[in-house]
Amino acid sequence: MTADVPTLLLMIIVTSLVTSGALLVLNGNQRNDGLQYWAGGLLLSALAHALLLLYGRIPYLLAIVLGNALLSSALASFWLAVRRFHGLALHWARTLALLAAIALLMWLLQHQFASRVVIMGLILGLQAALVLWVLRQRALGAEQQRSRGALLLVCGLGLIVLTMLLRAGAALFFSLNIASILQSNLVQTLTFMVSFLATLVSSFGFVFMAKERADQANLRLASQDPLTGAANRRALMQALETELARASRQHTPLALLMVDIDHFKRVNDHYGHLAGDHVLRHIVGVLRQRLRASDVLGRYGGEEFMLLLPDTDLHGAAQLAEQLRQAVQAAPCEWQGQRIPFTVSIGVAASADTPADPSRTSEALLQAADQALYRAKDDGRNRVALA
Ligand SMILES: Nc1nc2c(ncn2[C@@H]2O[C@H](COP(=O)(O)OP(=O)(O)OP(=O)(O)O)[C@@H](O)[C@H]2O)c(=O)[nH]1
Repeated sequence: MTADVPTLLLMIIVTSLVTSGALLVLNGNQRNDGLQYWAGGLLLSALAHALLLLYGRIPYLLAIVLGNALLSSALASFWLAVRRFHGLALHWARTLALLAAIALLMWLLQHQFASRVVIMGLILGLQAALVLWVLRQRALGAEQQRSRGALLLVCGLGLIVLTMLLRAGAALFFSLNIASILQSNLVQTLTFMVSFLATLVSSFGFVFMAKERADQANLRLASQDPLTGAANRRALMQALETELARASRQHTPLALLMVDIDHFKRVNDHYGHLAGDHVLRHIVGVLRQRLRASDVLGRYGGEEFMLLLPDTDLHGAAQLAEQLRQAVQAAPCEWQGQRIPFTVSIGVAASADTPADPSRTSEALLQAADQALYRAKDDGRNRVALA
C-alpha cells in the first residue's frame, strides 16, 4: 500500500504552518517557555518540505541542499525549544555547524540518492534522540514525571527516531527502488505519513507541557501570599478542612497555632512600611526553620500567621509554640543596617483525638486558638496561651 508522496508533503506543510501560526498567536510576547522556538521549528519544517516538494522544478541547491539543511534546522529548533523550556543554555554555534555540515554533505552526494537517504535518516534520527535525551534528563524532576504533555512529546519524538532509523536501514541494506524524493513506495509512504503524525503529536505534547507549567504557576499564585510566599488565607482554610477530615478518619489530633506580631504598628511607624514588610518575610523564614514537612504555615491576615500541625496534641503544640516564640525573640530582623527587635504572641488550640469531640470543626478550632491568642496579648504579649 502506497500513498502519493507530494500529497503527504502538502499535508505536512499545511499542518506545520497552521500549528506554527497558532503557537505564535498563543505565545504572544510574554512567556519564556520555548514555544517560539517550537513554532520556528514548524515554520522551518514547512519550508523544508515545500523545497523538497519542488524537487525537479527548482535547482538542486535549493531543493535538496537547502531543503535538508532546513529539515535538520527544524529538529535543531525543537531541541532549542525543549532546552529553553527547561532553562538550559542554547548552543547556537553547534547547531549552525551541524547545518553547514549537512549542506556540504548534500552537495557532495548530488548523484547518490541512497547515500543521502541513509545520512539524513541517521542525522534526523539522532537529532530527535537528542531532544529525547534532554527530556529524559529532566524527567527526574517531579513536575515532569507527572506531565502528560511530556509523554506525548516523547511518543512523537520516538516515532521520528524509529522511522528515520528504519528509513536509513532500508536504504542501506535494501534497494529503495526509487531515484527521487518524490517517488512513492512503502518506505516513502511510511516516512512521510509518520512524519506528519509525529509533527502533530509532538507539537500537542509541547503545548501541553507549556500549559501544564502555566497551570501550576497559576495554582501557586492562587494559593500563595505574594509578600511572604507562605500559604494565603484561602489555601489555609482548605488545608484546615483537609487536615481535620484526615485527623477525624485516622483518629489523630490536630493542633492550630495563631501567631501574631506584637505592636507591629510601632514597627511600621518607626521603621517604615517597607521594613514592616521585611519583618513579615523574616518571621516566615524563622518559623519555617522549625517546622516539619507536614506542617502548614500561612498568613491569616495582616501580621497574623496560622500554623497547622497534623498529628500533634495540645501538649506538643504548646512546646513547639514556646520554641517558636523564643526563636523569634532571639533572631531580630536586620533592615538596612538596623536591627528590628520584635516578639510574638501565640494562641494554641488542638482537636482532641476522639471523633465525637466538638472542637473538631474548623470554626471551633479557629475560635479557640483566637481566644487563646487574645489572652496571650491581654496577659502582656510575648507569650504562649493555651485554649
Ligand atoms: N508593613 C506591613 N504592615 C502591615 C501589613 N498588613 C498589616 N500591617 C500593619 O499591621 C499593623 C497591625 O496593627 P494592630 O492590629 O494595631 O496590631 P499591633 O500593632 O501588632 O498590636 P498588637 O497585635 O495588639 O500587639 C497595622 O499597622 C497594619 O498597617 C503588611 O502587609 N505590611
